[in-house]
Amino acid sequence: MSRIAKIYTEKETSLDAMKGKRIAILGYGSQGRAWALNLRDSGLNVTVGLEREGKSWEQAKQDGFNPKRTEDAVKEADVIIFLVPDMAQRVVYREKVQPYLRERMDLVFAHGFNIHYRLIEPPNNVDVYMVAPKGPGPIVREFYVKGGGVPVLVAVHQNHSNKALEKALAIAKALGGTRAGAIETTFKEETETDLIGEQTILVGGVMELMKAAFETLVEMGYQPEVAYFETINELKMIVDLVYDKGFMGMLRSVSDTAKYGGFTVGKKVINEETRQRIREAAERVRSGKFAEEWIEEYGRGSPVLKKGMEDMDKSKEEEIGRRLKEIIERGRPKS
Ligand SMILES: NC(=O)c1ccc[n+]([C@@H]2O[C@H](COP(=O)([O-])OP(=O)(O)OC[C@H]3O[C@@H](n4cnc5c(N)ncnc54)[C@H](O)[C@@H]3O)[C@@H](O)[C@H]2O)c1
Ligand SMILES: CC(C)(O)[C@@H](O)C(=O)O
Ligand SMILES: [Mg+2]
Ligand SMILES: [Mg+2]
Repeated sequence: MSRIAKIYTEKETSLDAMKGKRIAILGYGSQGRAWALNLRDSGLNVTVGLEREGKSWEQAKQDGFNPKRTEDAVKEADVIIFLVPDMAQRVVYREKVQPYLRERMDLVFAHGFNIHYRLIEPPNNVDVYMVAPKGPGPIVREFYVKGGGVPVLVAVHQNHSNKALEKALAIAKALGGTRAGAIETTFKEETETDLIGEQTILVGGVMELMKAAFETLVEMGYQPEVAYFETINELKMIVDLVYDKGFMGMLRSVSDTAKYGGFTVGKKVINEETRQRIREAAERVRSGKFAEEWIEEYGRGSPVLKKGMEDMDKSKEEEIGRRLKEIIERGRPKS
């Protein structure tokens, strides 16, 4: 039997371990902006560190921060939070963090990639820990502003101070994470499950399933607008029902016809072969092969990633989605 995970909530956690600490957030993108705003709103002392002036710099200024060059933010900080892209973290660490590392500094990650795959190997006189939100950056901010929070995973890799977990939980609390819950894990478990999840379901699996259903319906001569509402737009409503009320809640909200069709046909579409593909994807992550491939792709200027973005931007799904945007927006609840 698997052991029961330790989950920390609001009342078991405190901001004390972060009080008086100077926190440098490196990067002001999806997570960086959410973390900087949430931590500041929670009363912590935050500086934003960026490589150069540009879009992120302007956004940070607009949000009331006074961004600094990465090395200047690092020099003045006690706690360094890595919120630049995973592939950029190694160079930022080597060139802008390592030269200024002092004993008792903290290195904090939102995903374990660089530590788990040993792209960054910090000296053992600093703390290394992680607070990994289980949701996209803009949602981390939106939930916090509305009084909620996205659940987070916390993990400690190096505990020089003996207080690393307390500090991770203080950051988790400031981020809003403990309003839901902070689950204790390891860098290995977070890194592997996060990669497996985003590849096989959250990003890869869901996107391909929607595309496959949409494109098949269109190929069969159905109107693309009807296909879009059926296979892409309504998915949010079904997933929201699962989110709010579990699978049973969702099933109770759909017709018996949908339940019967779903139980019998779903297993034919997502079958043993699909499960085997999930296992293979998980093995590629566990063996480090995916990391190797991604590092190599990044080294070549990310051609596959760039082409994926270009193709999707030009796709029929996006064309129809843009055309229906007005209707979808009009129908959205207003509060
Ligand atoms: N995106 C998410 O919702 C999400 C969720 C959980 C964890 N994470 C983790 O959070 C971390 C940050 O991811 P993100 O998606 O927020 O990043 P992002 O791509 O949104 O980061 C963009 C920021 O990094 C800066 N940046 C871009 N390239 C850079 C470079 N080469 N050198 C220095 N700075 C650079 C940009 O100026 C910008 O401020 C990653 O470890 C990621 O795995 C992300
Ligand atoms: C938001 C996700 C997919 O959960 C995150 O893991 C990421 O890498 O962006
Ligand atoms: Mg991820
Ligand atoms: Mg994730």
